[in-house]
Amino acid sequence: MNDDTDRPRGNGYHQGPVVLRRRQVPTETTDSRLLSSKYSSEWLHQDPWRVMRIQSEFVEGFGALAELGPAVSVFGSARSAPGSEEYALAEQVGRALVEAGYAVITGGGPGVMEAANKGACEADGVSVGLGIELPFEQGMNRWVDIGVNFRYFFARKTMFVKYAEGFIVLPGGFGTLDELFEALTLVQTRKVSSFPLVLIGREYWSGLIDWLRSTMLESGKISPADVELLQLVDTPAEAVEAIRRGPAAAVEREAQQATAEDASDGE
Ligand SMILES: C/C(=C\CNc1ncnc2c1ncn2[C@@H]1O[C@H](COP(=O)(O)O)[C@@H](O)[C@H]1O)CO
Repeated sequence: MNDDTDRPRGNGYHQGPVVLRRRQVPTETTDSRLLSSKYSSEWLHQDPWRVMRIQSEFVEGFGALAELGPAVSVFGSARSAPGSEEYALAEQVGRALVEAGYAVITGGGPGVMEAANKGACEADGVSVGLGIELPFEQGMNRWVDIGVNFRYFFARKTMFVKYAEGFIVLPGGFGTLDELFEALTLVQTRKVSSFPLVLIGREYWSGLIDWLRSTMLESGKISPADVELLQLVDTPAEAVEAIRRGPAAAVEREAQQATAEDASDGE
């Protein structure tokens, strides 16, 4: 330390849990800034304030969904048009889930989301939309009965997993893959268990599964059991059955994994 400006003053200046020393010590206190009228609303866009908004998204989301009961999240393309095969498939999925006693959660947008909500709503079930603020947002689709709008993808993604017993995934693009792989990582790392991930549409998804086997697995980036975490089906009835079997299938898988690990330890 060469001069006075570098010398710590006592234990420093405390701003909540933050300690400030030397040139970092502010000339005003937080409450004097709060009470002053000379500041603009710029502080609204600063990170500490953002944390409050993030926190409120979790609080609102938990509050809206805590009593939902058994539910399944359905994903798929925002671009599937009404009248298309995928739209009809998603509608059947929404309906089949309600008939099996599940509420249906979607991203609340158009395409597959809208169709799954429509199927659930028309079957007299609980139809949930977790919307996201986007530059090209089209608003919550009209078949959503419980809607929560999020600013942050990560808060919204927590709700898709926390309040569902599994995911059913129809053909989709980047958004759909993002949601699928987030859940896949949570299951792989055992942050969640007994959580079926069901892909509908063998023709659409089998290229991805082949690549996981031939490239990811072959080069040792994942283990054989990881590929088995994704179930491939063609019909809504098969998808709902896979969800229903979820817990039992997970127990079987874990037992198989433990046996495989024991065998490799013994080699
Ligand atoms: C792109 C279009 C509308 C965008 N509106 C969306 N509203 C809500 N959720 C959305 C929207 N777009 C994407 N998502 C989320 O990603 C998944 C679908 O993305 P993909 O890239 O189309 O597969 C979906 O499950 C949502 O959670 C209208 O053209």
